[in-house]
Amino acid sequence: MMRCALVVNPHSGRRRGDEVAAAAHTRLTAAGAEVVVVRGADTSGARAHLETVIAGGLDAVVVVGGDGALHAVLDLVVRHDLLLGLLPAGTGNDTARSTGIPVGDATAAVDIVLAGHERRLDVARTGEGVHVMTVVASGFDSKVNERANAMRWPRGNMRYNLAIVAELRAFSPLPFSITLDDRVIEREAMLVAVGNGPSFGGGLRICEGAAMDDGLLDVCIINPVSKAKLLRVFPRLYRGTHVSLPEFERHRVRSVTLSSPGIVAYGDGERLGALPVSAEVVPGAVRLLSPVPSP
Ligand SMILES: Nc1ncnc2c1ncn2[C@@H]1O[C@H](COP(=O)(O)OP(=O)(O)OP(=O)(O)O)[C@@H](O)[C@H]1O
Repeated sequence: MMRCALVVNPHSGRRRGDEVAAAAHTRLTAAGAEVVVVRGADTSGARAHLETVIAGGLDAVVVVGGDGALHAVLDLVVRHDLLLGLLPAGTGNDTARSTGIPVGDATAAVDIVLAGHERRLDVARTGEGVHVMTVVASGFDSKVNERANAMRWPRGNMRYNLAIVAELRAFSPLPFSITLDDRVIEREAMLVAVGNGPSFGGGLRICEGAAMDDGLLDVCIINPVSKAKLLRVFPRLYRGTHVSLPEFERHRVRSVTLSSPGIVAYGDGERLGALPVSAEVVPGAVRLLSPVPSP
């Protein structure tokens, strides 16, 4: 019998987490799984609770939430080599989007967990030991995040929209120093994103073409572009067709270090801290319960 921890983030996706978790609990139990619900007031509470459950013996961690909820427990899942299930309940859900796990159909997502197909995926590990499943991003994107996080009003997506408009007005290209494996390049850039997976921010395919099982990270650089052009081509991010623009530059590496004075990085939408940030790929570190097994 499978013993699994159902890690519920009650804050995910406007509180959809509890709803999805209740339905999943019923379905997993009916299928014969032993389910332990893990909840915490915040990420550290959830992690502490999960650690005690892991100590008691566990086969799988099933995360109910978005990329932030997965990010919070990813290092524990990897360290203990546990199976990972994902029941999307966030607003972005980029890991789910990139791996074919249905967003908005909780029953279908639970069935993928129950089917038990294991797919090995890479993970990006920062120099600080933080594990990132989707994208590490810095530059325009992290400036927008910093600005939005400092705003008290309004709430939700509108705060981001206002932060984007305000940041766009003030923004100019940033001086980056980027170490690609053992080669250093210098660039003035709008944004540098390091993709284990292709998308962040809810389907923005910034690192289009990044495969999560190729043993490599995609370092995607948006070189300087006028504000007018940035606004014009922004929608192409949702289709990933920006990669054909002359300002788009990509390098595939095993390790990378990003530096730019006064700039911070975000990973899986969570604040990682001030640059420099380094990341290396850990091939096949994640055992995702996936619609398709590893070949
Ligand atoms: N298990 C947890 N318990 C409590 N709080 C958590 C837990 N996991 C994450 N959090 C906090 O909740 C926030 C939101 O989580 P999450 O990212 O899952 O939802 P979302 O923002 O709606 O989705 P997405 O990241 O996919 O856009 C995170 O930034 C984190 O601070």
